[in-house]
Amino acid sequence: MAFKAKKPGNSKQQKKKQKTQPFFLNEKFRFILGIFILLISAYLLIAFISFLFFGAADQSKLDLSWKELVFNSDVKVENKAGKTGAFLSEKLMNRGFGIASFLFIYLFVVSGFKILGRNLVKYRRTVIYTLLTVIWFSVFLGFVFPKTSASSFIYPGGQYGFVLGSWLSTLIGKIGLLLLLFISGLSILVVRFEKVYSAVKNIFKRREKIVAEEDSEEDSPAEEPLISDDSISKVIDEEDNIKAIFEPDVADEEPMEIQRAEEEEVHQEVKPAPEEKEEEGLELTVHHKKEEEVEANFTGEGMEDYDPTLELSRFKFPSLELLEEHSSGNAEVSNEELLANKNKIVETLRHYKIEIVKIRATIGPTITLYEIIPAPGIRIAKIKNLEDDIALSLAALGIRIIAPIPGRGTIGIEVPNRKPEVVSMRSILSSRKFQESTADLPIALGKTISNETYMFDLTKMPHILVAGATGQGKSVGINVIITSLLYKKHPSQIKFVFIDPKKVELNLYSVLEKHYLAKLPDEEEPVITDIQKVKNTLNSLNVEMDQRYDLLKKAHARNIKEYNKKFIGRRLNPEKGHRFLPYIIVVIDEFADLIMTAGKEIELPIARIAQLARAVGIHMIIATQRPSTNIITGVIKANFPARIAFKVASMIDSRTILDTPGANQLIGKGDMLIAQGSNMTRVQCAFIDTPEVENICTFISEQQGFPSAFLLPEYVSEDEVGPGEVDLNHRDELFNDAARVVVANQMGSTSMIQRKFSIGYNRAGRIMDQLEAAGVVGPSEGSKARQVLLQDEYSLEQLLNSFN
Ligand SMILES: Nc1ncnc2c1ncn2[C@@H]1O[C@H](COP(=O)(O)OP(=O)(O)OP(=O)(O)O)[C@@H](O)[C@H]1O
Repeated sequence: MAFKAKKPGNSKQQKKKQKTQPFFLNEKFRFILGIFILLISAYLLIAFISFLFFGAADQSKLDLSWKELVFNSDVKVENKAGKTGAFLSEKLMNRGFGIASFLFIYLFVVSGFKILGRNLVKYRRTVIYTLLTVIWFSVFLGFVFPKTSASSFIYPGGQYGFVLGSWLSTLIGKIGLLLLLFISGLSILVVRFEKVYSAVKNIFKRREKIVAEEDSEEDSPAEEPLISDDSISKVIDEEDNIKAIFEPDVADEEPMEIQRAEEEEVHQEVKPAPEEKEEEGLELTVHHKKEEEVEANFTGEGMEDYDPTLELSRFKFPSLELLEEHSSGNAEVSNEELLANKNKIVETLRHYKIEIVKIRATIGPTITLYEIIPAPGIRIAKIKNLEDDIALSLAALGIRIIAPIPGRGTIGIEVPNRKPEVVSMRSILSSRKFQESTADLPIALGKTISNETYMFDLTKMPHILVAGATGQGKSVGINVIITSLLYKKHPSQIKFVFIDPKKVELNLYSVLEKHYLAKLPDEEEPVITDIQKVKNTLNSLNVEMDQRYDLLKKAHARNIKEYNKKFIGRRLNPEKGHRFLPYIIVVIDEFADLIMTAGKEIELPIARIAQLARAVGIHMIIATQRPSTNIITGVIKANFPARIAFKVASMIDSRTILDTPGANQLIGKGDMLIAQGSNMTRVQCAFIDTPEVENICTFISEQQGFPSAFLLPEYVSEDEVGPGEVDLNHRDELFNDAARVVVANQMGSTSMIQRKFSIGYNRAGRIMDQLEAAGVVGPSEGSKARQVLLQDEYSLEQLLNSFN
């Protein structure tokens, strides 16, 4: 498959754009202006410093009228920057903001460099803080030195500082002013410099700790017990209960163990890659170390590492507060329920002459697993055959028998709980496992039977097929996957391509366009719904994949991780086309609809991505309601080793997805089986409601984003080009330029147009057809270049004018 593509924007167009720019945006003008401002800063510096030394001598001259000062050449000043320097210093320092006026020079320097295209600092922030600092200092100095000494000519706080200080001190008194200066000074420092903030906080924390230690010494000289009284009593309680149930006074001789595993939750906000760990940090603070912006251009060794998050360095990750608890009230499995189930299992098995040595229960959020060890000599297949009978006698739908449980040597019977527990997304994201995960694309999906958070790294899967009958939790599952990534990954690190022919499920992510989405250039809708655009996007992803492989090859990197590491370490030159590569996650909902309408045209690019894209960081998640073999074909199956099945209608459907039965016995509402190769895990999917997803999306979209979505390479499909009629009213925007090139070179070659304008073959071919229709070139002559029908530029310009 040959993919022709180009990155948006070519040099010619850029040049054209530059030509139409207003003069003040012109690069040369900016260069001159930048240098001019830098020279002014140098001049002001000389003037100010001279003013400090010679200001006294110049005072009498500065009292003259400005006409005399300017035009009378007998009037001479000592200031090394001349009369203008002396005048400006007097106005800015004595009549302005005093010594703090030196900071204006800093602003000039920063502005000069910014105009020259070098961002030394974050500009807007710096301007605001510097102006605030100027005002603060002038008031402070005005307050400390209210009057200058008789011998001094300088007002340290300047006139403004003095006036403002005097006014404030009459308003709130001297002590009030002092306090105001203290708090405003501290605020500027704390907000401006993260380090000051941490230092101040540490002082308080240390103080708190000392007080706490002193208190605890006074209160309890003995060592603190590791377990609180509360928890001890809980343990004893449980033990009592267990004994109460399984004392053999009822009809059960077999002992049973109960495992109520509960995973420890860390009640702490997610902190993706924090620079400094805080003990109690409740708020989501993503601290990116740089105060100053780093030049993003490659300059090789010795430079600070490239930081992809820098462009949105103030981006805040959504906090867990945006998620609901979803507590389902009294969802505990009661001891009566456990005992009743156990007795029924034992009775049923006994009825079929199957004796049990031991039985053990593990309580999960929606099901309880009863593990039994049958007496020696009992055949496992016999128990498996009794699946339906046991289900009937337990009067519960969806019993699944796992005989034997791999690696355990026991037989498992999964029985749904009477009152299932809703696993909230919040509990999953606040789990230690998720928070401390160092996976590249961490996804927390739900809880396993033993109440552990089930997590995986998408880069290892590397693509997922999600299937399940309608209403069983598929959409929620996809939202859980997407949300996990949104809580851990910065917008610069991952990009989503959302394909949703049904137009409803994924549309709520469209507000993330400028943060997390990738799309084709010129495409309006960020979530793709139109079938033709789906084809173009998938093919464009193939092009992106090929381009990424080329970059990896040039960088001698085996995969995206190695490549990005080299790029971050500034070992790859952006001028040679290298760029930081975000992971791309393609989410396709209602895959069946696509295959039904577009068949192979969709299947082939998907299969190609699935086969090859792992190393270059493109991962796919495809979901379908209809797990039939004409949808989930052999090609798709072979390339999606990781599959998630929600409840399906029949055993055949389960086999289509997982290659084994089981998914038909699930109980719905997010109950799922996850197959990774031969490994199969039953997991209760976390629950996240649509309003929660909306909250997260709003939180993100309200923050500053990139100027546009991440642009995929342009792809124009063959059928859009179509050889039929050419409509000269809709000429390509490169039509005129291409015609000029063809006439100037007297050569009608498509590949020449392609090369000159760095465009794809299809587009160049389309332009050539238009040139033919316009009479610039003759018809195609096979592999030979076309004949050029216009001999000179004059006749061409006449022709072009006739179109306007
Ligand atoms: N993990 C879960 N925990 C609890 N309830 C859930 C869970 N997942 C889904 N549900 C319940 O099932 C309902 C349907 O879920 P969902 O919309 O995800 O189904 P679906 O399979 O995507 O359906 P469709 O294919 O028709 O879009 C939800 O509204 C919710 O009430």
